[in-house]
Amino acid sequence: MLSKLFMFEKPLGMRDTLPELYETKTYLRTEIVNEMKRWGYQMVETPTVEYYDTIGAKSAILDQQLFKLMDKQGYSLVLRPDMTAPIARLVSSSLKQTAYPIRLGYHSNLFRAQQYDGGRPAEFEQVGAELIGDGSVSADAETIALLIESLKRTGLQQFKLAIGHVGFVDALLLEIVGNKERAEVLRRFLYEKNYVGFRSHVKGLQLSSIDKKRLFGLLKLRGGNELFEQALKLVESEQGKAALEELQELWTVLKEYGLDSFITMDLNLVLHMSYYTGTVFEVYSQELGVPLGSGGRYDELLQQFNRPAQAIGFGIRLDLLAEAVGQIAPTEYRTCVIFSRERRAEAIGQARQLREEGQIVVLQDLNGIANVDQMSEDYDDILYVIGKSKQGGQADE
Ligand SMILES: N[C@@H](Cc1c[nH]c[nH+]1)C(=O)O
Repeated sequence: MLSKLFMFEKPLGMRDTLPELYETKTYLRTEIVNEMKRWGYQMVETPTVEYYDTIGAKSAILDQQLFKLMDKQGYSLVLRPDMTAPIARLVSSSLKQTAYPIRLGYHSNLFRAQQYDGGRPAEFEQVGAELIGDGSVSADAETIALLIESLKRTGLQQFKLAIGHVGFVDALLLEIVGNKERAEVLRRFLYEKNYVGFRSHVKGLQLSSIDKKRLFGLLKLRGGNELFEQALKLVESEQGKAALEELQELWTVLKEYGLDSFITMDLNLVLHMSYYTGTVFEVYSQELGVPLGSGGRYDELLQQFNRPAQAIGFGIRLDLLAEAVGQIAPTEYRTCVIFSRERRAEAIGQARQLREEGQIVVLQDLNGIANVDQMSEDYDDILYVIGKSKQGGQADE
């Protein structure tokens, strides 16, 4: 049975948004969406609830993190944990006739169930963009440049984008450890950023000391474009070398955008999304220890919806961005018109006029408040429309 206390609690990971944070989020969202629109991205919405088989299973979010429910027909549904899979569905159905490349943007609440009360939200808003049907390095650069320019618009001061490549990590691990299962164990350490675990696991492997050195070398591949030379020495396979060439070209294009100062290379970067196939990236700000946005290339997801295409995109966590920038929404000037009943009509007219001029006006009956002084403290300006009506309907001060 639910206790009274429990009734006032929220489910694990669910949060209220109070007015100040609401305004900050609105401001940040608007800045990012406007920037995406200027780049020609068109905004879309998809349903909050999707079929488990269509979206839940393809979203690359662990099954235990999905909120599952059932519809009246008995079908399994999920609260969308990600927007990339719903957009892949949309592009393959309603937008089937639209030619590639397609540029879409969104801001949506996503749901990922939490196991423990670790302070992580189970519902959060993501603002993102997807560029579908273009496999070029220029598309990778456009996506990353759009992400950086969007964040610059929000006023976020100090941030960096770490860029890696799934193809490089996979190729290197596979050519050293020999099979996918063993590579997967190492990949997991990288995904968890557990470098101590990675090292001790490598030490225990039956490998030559040269190969162990190569694996330790992978951990050092973070920095500027001087890394490429070191990385080329580590990898032997064509796939690994091709990935590095792609990254090198990407670096050149981002330089052409004038954005290379925002970039670092992180060649052991592995993201949780299992659909990534190429370039991947994460955004870090000085203020937070966790990435506030991420994305990457997913060239094999669309074919699961029968409309194959190469694609790349990103998502920015609005809650984390708000935390990083602090409360930056400009505070609004608020007026309160306090009226007595006999002058109510006059007060309504006055409030309407001020609102038409763009002001924020609260209209308050004097009889409805217990403490006028306390109420007055919450406003920048108070207009009293009380007592006997004056000629011309001017408010008393
Ligand atoms: N859907 C990814 C972000 C992304 C968008 N496009 C590609 N990746 C996420 O939720 O982390």
